[in-house]
Amino acid sequence: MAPKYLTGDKAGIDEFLARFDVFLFDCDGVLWSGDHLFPNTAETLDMLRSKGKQLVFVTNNSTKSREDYKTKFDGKGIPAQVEEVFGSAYSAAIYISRILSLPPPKNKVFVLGESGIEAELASENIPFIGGTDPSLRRDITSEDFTNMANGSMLDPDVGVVLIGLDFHVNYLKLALAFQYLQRGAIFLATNIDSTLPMAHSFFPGAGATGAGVVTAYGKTPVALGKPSQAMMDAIEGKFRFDRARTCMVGDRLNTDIRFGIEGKLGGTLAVLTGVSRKEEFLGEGAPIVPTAYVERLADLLG
Ligand SMILES: O=C(O)[C@H](O)[C@H](O)COP(=O)(O)O
Ligand SMILES: [Mg+2]
Repeated sequence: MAPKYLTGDKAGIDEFLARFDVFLFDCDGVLWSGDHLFPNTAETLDMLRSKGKQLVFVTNNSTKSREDYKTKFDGKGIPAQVEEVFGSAYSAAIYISRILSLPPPKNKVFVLGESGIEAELASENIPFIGGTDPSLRRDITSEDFTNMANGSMLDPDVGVVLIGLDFHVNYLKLALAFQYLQRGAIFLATNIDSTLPMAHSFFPGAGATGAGVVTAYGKTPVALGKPSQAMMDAIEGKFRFDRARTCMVGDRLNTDIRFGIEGKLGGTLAVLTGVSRKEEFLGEGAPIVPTAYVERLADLLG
C-alpha cells in the first residue's frame, strides 16, 4: 500500500496520531544531525506528550549511553528521562548479561567501540577490555604480531567480541578482535548501519568501522540494534506497550522502518531529514514501505 504523505495535511496528521498511544523515536536523522537539533523538535515532542503519548527513544548509536543521551536531551532543551532511552549499546549489554549469561571467568567482552558501550556493559556488571583503552590508540608493532599469535598479549577470559561505531578504529584493535574470534569468542555487534548522518552529511557508520573484522573473520555478527527483534522484545518487555497502538518513527528504511514492520507495530513513519530518500519507498516493488511519511518531524505540528 502506498505510504500516506502527511506534510501539510492537518486532518491526516490528527487521524494518524490518534491511532497510536506510544511512539518509538529514532534519534540520528530524525531529532538531530549530530549536534544540530532540527527546528521545532522539542515543540513536536511536547505536543505529543500533551496528547498523552508515551515516547521511547530507540537509537542505534552506541557511542553514547542512556545517561549520555539524557545529558544531550537536557543540553538541547528536550524534556526526557533516562528510562525513556533504549540504545543499541544497552540492548547488547542486556543480551550478554541476561540471554548469553556466560559463566565467569570467560564472560569478558573485547570492545571495538566507544564509551557508550563500556558504560552500558558496566551497568550490567559485565567485565570488558579494549574500547577506549588509550594503550590501544597506537600503531601495531612486530612484537604485537608475535605476542598476539602466541597468546601472551591476549586475555584468556574474553568470551565475546562486541563491535559498534568506533571513531578510533585502527589495525591493532581490528587484529585483537580477530584474534579473539579465532579463539572462539562469540561475535556480536550493537548495530551495522553503513552510514552515520552527521552535520547534514554522511560519514562511515558502525557497519563501516567494524567491516575490517567482519571481512577478516568471514562471518557477520549478531546485531542487537534495529532491526533486531531481540531489541523490540526487550523494549516491549520494559514498556509493556500494545504493538497495535505503537508507531516507529525513523529516517532509515533498513533499520527503523523494517524494525517497526517486522515488529508488527500498528504503524511506521518515515522522516526525510536523514538517510533514506522517498524514491526508495515510493518506487514500484519497494521492499520496505512505511505507513506514512513527512519531510521533517516538525511537520507533525500541522
Ligand atoms: O553508524 C551508526 O551507528 C548509525 O548511523 C547511528 O548510530 C544511527 O543512529 P540512529 O539513527 O539509530 O539514532
Ligand atoms: Mg536515524
